[in-house]
Amino acid sequence: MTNQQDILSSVIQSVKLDDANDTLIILDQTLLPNEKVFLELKEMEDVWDAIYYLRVRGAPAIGIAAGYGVYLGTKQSQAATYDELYADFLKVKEYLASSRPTAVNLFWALDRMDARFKKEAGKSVAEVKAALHEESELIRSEDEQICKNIGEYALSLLKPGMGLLTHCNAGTIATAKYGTALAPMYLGQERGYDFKVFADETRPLLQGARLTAWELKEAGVDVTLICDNMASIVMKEGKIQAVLVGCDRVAENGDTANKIGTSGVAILAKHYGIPFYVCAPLSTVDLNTKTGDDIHIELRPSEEITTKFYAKPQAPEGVQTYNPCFDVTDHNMITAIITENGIAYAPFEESLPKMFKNNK
Ligand SMILES: CSC[C@@H](O)[C@@H](O)C(=O)COP(=O)(O)O
Repeated sequence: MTNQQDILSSVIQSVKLDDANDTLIILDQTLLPNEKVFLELKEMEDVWDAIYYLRVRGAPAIGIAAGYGVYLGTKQSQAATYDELYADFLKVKEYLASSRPTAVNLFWALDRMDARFKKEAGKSVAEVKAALHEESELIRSEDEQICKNIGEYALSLLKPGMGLLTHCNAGTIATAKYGTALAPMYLGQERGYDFKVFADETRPLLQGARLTAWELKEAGVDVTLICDNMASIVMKEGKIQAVLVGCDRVAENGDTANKIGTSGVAILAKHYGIPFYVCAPLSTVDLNTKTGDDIHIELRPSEEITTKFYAKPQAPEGVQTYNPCFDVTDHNMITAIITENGIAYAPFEESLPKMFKNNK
């Protein structure tokens, strides 16, 4: 326990509201690590674009952006009564819900804003707008403590000096702060755990290379970037003692959707006898989705595979592509699901609902 300090105290906030100007400020994650550009979003269309084009990404950050987006969109309504405002609110909600299908945090945040709207029944238009503002801010601020709790629970499963593998980016910029899968790495760094982190580059959009390697390196964490197809060799060579990943939706039986390639990593981990941990805020656990078969997997444009991030195309023009953005890791591959309220083990259909019961 050396170096007790908040290494993220000066971290960039990737999604925040500029209260004075009612503007959503997001760090454009598509430009990292080369440029740190902040975008100022005022219109709900800008928020939709930012989510769809992955300028803001990662399940919790998408939820936070959606909460702010629904507030900003509704605020512009000229409605004179509560009912008229609700009609406008529902249009904004439906519109933002169409931006990305897999991360359940998007829908969770929109439903939470809806519940708050209904709680304000009978109030004036101005009061309801103020309540939406407050709720969107709560979604962001609560996420910080949620991620820290996940980090503490995850850290309790790890030992100093371990080699850790992660896929995609479940880090501080994918959340309000700390991240989910990266939270124990930051807390471990503060406490002298000396983890050796291996980051899969995460094709096709390189969230591991551009974002995870970048943010861990900035924080001084020992991080080594590998190509996705190198995960097997680093496991075989004994460099990895645990795999930690984030998630976009966890079904009731524990099946977990996360960035494409995650299920392959889980299968490899099982083969080599390495624990595979999913770090999941309860906003990502969807008990209404029974199994992974019920999860809608987003398909994305082919240029993400063929041309994006390359100076020249790296595939023949017009070649057919298949670009599923996420895959589902079977619950049998998962050692534990780490939430802010505790660690869930199989059978997940029994342990996951109990995590919600711990909610105050
Ligand atoms: C804490 S973020 C968890 C997940 O959202 C993350 O691992 C992931 O798959 C993100 O995918 P992306 O397409 O970049 O939004």
